[in-house]
Amino acid sequence: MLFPAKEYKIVVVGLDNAGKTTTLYKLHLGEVVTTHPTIGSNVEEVVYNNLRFEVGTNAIIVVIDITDRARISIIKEELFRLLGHDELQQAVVLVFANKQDMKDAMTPAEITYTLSLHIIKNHDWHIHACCVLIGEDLYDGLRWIAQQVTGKAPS
Ligand SMILES: Nc1nc2c(ncn2[C@@H]2O[C@H](COP(=O)(O)OP(=O)(O)OP(=O)(O)O)[C@@H](O)[C@H]2O)c(=O)[nH]1
Ligand SMILES: [Mg+2]
Repeated sequence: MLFPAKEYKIVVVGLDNAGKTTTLYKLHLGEVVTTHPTIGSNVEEVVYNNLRFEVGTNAIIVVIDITDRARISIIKEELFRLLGHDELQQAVVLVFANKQDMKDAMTPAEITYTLSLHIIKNHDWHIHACCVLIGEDLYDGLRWIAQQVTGKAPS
């Protein structure tokens, strides 16, 4: 097989109302569905370019509602807590600065600063401005993860 399917594992985290469920649905189905607040966790599998992504430890996607200034410090703590986990030592970090369609929102630079992304030294990270409700730009983020993990994983 020229491009054997491989499995990579992703954790999607974010505060309530950030857009996690919408992200998963868009990646999976390519259409927007009405979401309810998630009780417990979503477990989804996404296939992209023959790479199979499922819940796990190769990458962390942090979904941020860029209008939610008041609570961004909570997600910063959560991110650094996750990065301390043994199982996530190899994980790359993709931050979705979501809800770009909204006015009066935090810029990617502001989010980078507030989350202290620059002090993350042991993980590759990337911030990606997006509107997961529209969804097209989601794949640019996934492409970044794919490049990072295939660069690292033994083939
Ligand atoms: N304007 C706008 N709204 C969005 C966007 N992405 C998601 N939303 C809306 O934000 C709300 C929350 O989205 P969800 O995907 O349910 O968020 P969640 O992170 O799964 O939330 P919980 O399950 O409560 O943790 C929904 O009403 C979405 O339609 C976006 O890019 N722009
Ligand atoms: Mg949800």
